[in-house]
Amino acid sequence: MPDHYSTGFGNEFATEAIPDALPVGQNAPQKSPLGLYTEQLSGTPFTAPRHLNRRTWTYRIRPSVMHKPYERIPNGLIRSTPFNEIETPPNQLRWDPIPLPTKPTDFIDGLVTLAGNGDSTLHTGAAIHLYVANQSMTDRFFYTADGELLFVPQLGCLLLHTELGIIDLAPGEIALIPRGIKFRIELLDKQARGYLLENYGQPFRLPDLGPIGANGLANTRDFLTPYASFEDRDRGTFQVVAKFLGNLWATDFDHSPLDVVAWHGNYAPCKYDLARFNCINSVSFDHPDPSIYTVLTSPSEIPGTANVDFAIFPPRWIVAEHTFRPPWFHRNFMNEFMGLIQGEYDAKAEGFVPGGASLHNCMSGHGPDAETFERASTADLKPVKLEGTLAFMFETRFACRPTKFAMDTAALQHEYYTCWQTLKKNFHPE
Ligand SMILES: O=C(O)Cc1cc(O)ccc1O
Ligand SMILES: [Fe+2]
Repeated sequence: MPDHYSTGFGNEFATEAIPDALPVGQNAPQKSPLGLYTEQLSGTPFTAPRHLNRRTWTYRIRPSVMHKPYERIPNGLIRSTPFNEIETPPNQLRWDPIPLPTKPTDFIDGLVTLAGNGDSTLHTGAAIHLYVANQSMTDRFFYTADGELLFVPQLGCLLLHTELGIIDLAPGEIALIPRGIKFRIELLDKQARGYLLENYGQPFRLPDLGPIGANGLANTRDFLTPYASFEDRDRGTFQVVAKFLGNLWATDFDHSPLDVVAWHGNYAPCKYDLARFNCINSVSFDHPDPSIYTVLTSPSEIPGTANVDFAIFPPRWIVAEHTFRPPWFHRNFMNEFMGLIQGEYDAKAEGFVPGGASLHNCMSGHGPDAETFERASTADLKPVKLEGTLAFMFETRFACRPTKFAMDTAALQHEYYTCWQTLKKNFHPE
């Protein structure tokens, strides 16, 4: 087991970076141990039912309230609800990876929003951002009050220094940072690129397993939450950038806000290695619905209609008999944003590349490209191991509305539709 993580998803964790920093038997002693300040961080209303209630008690060097007023700073290419800069077309959309920066760029500078839906102020929907960076954040910190962050790195290893501990994150892994938690990102490689979902809705949780039973898909014990780790830094200025109601605001602290020496609770960041996903597939015939690949779900108030699901298409055996094995042609109620972390995706022979993205909104026809259709219709159906591949999908109840940047960027593939135009008419009534 990694040496600075506790295991489990949404557990009641307790961790102290210095022995005896956590009060025993109560949350708010008259004087907290070691001269620390007590601060509660609530991720749900106080009155949320017990199984949904999320909060963490922090014991920190200074309380979060100690800062000068925030002032507006430019939003750069970050966009938020309402996503109405341009009209959303019903077309299938696909993008090449956005270029890596040439000028010094940290995680905040390199954030760009590709699409989004819902209303952050009503806690529905999500924003889909991409990040590119070549600089670490050292005296600069970020938080968003608008949603929970799901990191899907595609290039470069990161250290997420958060208020509640440090997460090391590599492509092939994901991390969740709950709404409001401050962090800075250190690059462990020269360049970094990835996908970032800002979930405005209910926090991600593990999906119910139904007839699958008590085990399978993403197993609870494989989620890792960091031990407490703090920075006692108060020389210089520490800029905190807040995302609030879609806008960026900044202020200077005279100390690092990552000063939590001990904490206990169930509102905390975590990571998960997607290679641990116990993938389930057809061992008889037909291609199952992609819901079997759900890693995490943010439910809505309508049963079975996710605010957003996070699904992956990992390496797996494909053995279905007398079956067209790649994804079928389809039109859906739900809206599908896809990204590629590694390798090739089995529905697309070319054009969908690591770091790229595609968007197929409500009722827009899509599926295997002509080359894939041809190949899979005539393939010898022996067992095949799909290897070296990792695609993912954000599947969401509301149409994803691209930003103006997404429609203007040179990364948009205007010719995407042509991948289906050479499908032949094979109909032979006799
Ligand atoms: O469109 C896609 O490629 C995603 C997808 C994958 C799959 O296996 C079945 C349905 C589906 O929408
Ligand atoms: Fe699809």
